[in-house]
Amino acid sequence: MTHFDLVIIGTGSGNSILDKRFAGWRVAIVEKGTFGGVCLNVGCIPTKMFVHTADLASTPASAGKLGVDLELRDVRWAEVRDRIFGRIDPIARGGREYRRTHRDNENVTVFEGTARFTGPRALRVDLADGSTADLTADRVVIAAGSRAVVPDELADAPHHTSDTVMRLDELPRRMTIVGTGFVAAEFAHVFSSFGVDVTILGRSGAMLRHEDADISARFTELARERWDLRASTTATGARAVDGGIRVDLTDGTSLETDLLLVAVGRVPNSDLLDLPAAGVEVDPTGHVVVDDTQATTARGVWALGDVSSHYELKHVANHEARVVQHNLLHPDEPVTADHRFVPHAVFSSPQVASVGLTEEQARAAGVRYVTGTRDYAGIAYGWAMEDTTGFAKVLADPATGLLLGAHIIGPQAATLIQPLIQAMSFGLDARSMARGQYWIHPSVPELIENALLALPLDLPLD
Ligand SMILES: Cc1cc2nc3c(=O)[nH]c(=O)nc-3n(C[C@H](O)[C@H](O)[C@H](O)COP(=O)(O)OP(=O)(O)OC[C@H]3O[C@@H](n4cnc5c(N)ncnc54)[C@H](O)[C@@H]3O)c2cc1C
Ligand SMILES: NC(=O)c1ccc[n+]([C@@H]2O[C@H](COP(=O)([O-])OP(=O)(O)OC[C@H]3O[C@@H](n4cnc5c(N)ncnc54)[C@H](O)[C@@H]3O)[C@@H](O)[C@H]2O)c1
Repeated sequence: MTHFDLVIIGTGSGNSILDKRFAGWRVAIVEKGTFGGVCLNVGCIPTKMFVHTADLASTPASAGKLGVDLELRDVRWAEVRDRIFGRIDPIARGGREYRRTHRDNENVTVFEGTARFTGPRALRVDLADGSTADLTADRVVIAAGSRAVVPDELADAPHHTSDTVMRLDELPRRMTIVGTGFVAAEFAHVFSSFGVDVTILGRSGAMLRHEDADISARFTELARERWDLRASTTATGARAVDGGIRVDLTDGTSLETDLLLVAVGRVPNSDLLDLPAAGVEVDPTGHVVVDDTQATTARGVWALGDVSSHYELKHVANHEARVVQHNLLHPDEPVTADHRFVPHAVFSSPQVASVGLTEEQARAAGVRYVTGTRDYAGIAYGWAMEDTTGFAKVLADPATGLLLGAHIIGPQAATLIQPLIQAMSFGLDARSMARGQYWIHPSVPELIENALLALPLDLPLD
């Protein structure tokens, strides 16, 4: 039994907690998989590197309407894949070596294996070499993340998840994606831009159905033009057949494909941890219950990121890691996590970005709101791009002009939303935001200025 001041489970966002201020602490960090976690190895970073490449590959398809004829001659898949992972894999290896061997980490012991609790702040690690290590600690941070779900009916079928699909040996001719959320929207864009025929299966009738209904409807309409979208037909099973995979569908038919990508959501890794032994409670979806300081229900145990957060977003995990870091270092002056205005973006084509309440949520909550919507087609740079489908929609309190939500679908949505997140975070009202600063003309952010001015506020226009 080895005792530590601090044990951290998971090297994704959990790894960022340690800095020089922990130099005097005896720390253990436990990792069962690839050092660096999901975002670095199989999540945000590689997907966006593929998305950027896909944006380039899909340019010829939209250039013709501007009078420029481009041609996509080839996608050198193996080269794209190796460029991306040739950059990522050394970072994961370097991060592991740094923690294991660098003199900055003389106080840190890396345990490579799967941790589970055996009692309050007591853990057993099943190490990769088959042995076990028993640890106790004054404090434990659970940063164990989440994993992709594969429904029972597809578990035995030949399939990929986001963990594996980015490392294919070669591009398939046809790909069927089960799911209509973030992962489906991003990979459909990536692989179809590279020339793969994409079919998407869903059960909710729409893509990105958690977005504001206007955004989801527009994305679904555009998805239908680009992919074989069957938003109300999903898979009941699948099996290998000569020359491919046969997928049986809920409407009684079947389709043939070359690759099946399952993208139906993620579950927290809390079930691997024997949390009852530690007195750590989980909610009905298996997320670790935390208070606003990220403390769990067990004394001396904190949690952060996907294992406890329903947002399942890296910027949320990073924020929570900073909160936990502070609260470990300054237990008498704890800070709280700020989950008021958590944004997200879907890096598909078109991009989608959102912060705050959707119109449906505002209505359900009974808050008074007005909306302002403006099309890219209504601003000068939108003309330059000949965009006919994108728009920004903002929601505000009509009495104060304070923003309640913002939703954008179209080019650079993930970038365009940032000033709106800033306005909401710092309490800047829509009128002051629109009229209290210059907006570079003719630039894409004029879309935001115009959406803000379209809000029918109770306040007089002066
Ligand atoms: C395809 C994809 C694309 C994404 N794109 C984005 C994006 O663009 N933007 C964004 O904000 N978010 C994105 N996300 C979500 C983002 O990756 C996650 O929210 C984030 O990585 C969660 O970080 P974490 O530290 O909570 O968990 P993780 O990074 O998953 O780290 C947890 C670590 O704990 C280890 N572990 C688990 N259980 C144990 C155990 N019992 N013992 C030892 N080790 C254990 C795991 O092996 C893992 O390495 C994406 C996710 C996916 C799947
Ligand atoms: N850009 C980003 O920030 C980004 C990108 C990728 C992933 N992520 C994170 O990863 C998480 C997982 O993404 P995801 O796309 O797997 O999940 P998701 O929750 O976004 O979408 C899954 C979808 O699959 C549908 N579904 C569930 N079971 C199904 C079935 N049997 N058949 C057909 N459809 C089914 C659900 O209705 C849902 O719409 C997300 O919650 C997100 O936070 C973020």
